[in-house]
Amino acid sequence: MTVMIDGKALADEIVQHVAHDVLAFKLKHKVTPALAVVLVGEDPASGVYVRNKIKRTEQSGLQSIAHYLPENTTQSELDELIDQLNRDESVHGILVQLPLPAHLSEPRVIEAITPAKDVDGFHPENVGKLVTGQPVLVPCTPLGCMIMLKRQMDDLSGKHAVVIGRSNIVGKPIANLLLQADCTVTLVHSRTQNIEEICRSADILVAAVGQPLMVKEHWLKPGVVVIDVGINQISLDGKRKLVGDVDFNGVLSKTAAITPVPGGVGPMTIACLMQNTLTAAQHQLGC
Ligand SMILES: Nc1nc(=O)c2c([nH]1)NC[C@@H]1CN(c3ccc(C(=O)N[C@@H](CCC(=O)O)C(=O)O)cc3)C=[N+]21
Repeated sequence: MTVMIDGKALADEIVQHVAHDVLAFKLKHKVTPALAVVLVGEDPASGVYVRNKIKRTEQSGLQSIAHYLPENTTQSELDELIDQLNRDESVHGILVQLPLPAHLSEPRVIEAITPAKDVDGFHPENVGKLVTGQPVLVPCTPLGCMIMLKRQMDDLSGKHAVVIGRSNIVGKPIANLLLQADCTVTLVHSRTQNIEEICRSADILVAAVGQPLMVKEHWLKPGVVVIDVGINQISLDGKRKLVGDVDFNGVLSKTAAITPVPGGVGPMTIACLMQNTLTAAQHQLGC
């Protein structure tokens, strides 16, 4: 029998903890930690994400400030807003929703956010801290994955962790966190040869590619723990359905534990964003 790792329940728990700490923070500083979210244009996939985020912000007792900008926003207009949020002492965290429209530069935006308010942990300074083992603001999805793994496994030390996908926002930071937890880490991607064979030697498999149902039963070693980061919309029998990068129903005979989609990594990402906002506020007020 495989264990279903309940990301929703764990996220509820984390948000409760954050809410408790936010209350203490407010009493001490007479300040409410605030998260500014910047959305440029209309990304259909961001709807659910933004709604969940607002709900969780309220549950945490944090203040949420949304900036909705039109699709045709220029780079200098966006730079101007970020600069203003950087200087605004009442704003503790800044998140610019990715992906941005093609005419805007993501690296430039990521570097424009002051590292102390970078709740995504995407700024090169925060990436450097993560890689050298002095993490402060850790990317939310990777952080959520590690919390789920540590809940599930007594000891990660020496385990072979295979990460599929090499993005800056998921694959690379997760690989670094697994390394810090003393795993032996292999990062595989679209150009990797013998990808299935490498995956079959994994004790921990993290799938973060954005390929619906890519990981099949014969890719897995019996007893593997699977973290499915993929959130893919597919249409099944004329209906829209959300699936991960792993063929969930097909692999259950092999897994010791697995995260479902939805209800796995997604809710944990948002819970970690709340934690990061509080962490950022604590650092800014020197505690
Ligand atoms: N700067 C930036 N930081 C991000 O962290 C970021 C981003 N941009 N752009 C978009 C992606 C996507 N993302 C999700 C987080 C939670 C759910 C989530 O809560 N999903 C639920 C609900 C799914 C549903 O019901 O549709 C679940 O998986 O159970 C989904 C997607 C964060 N992202």
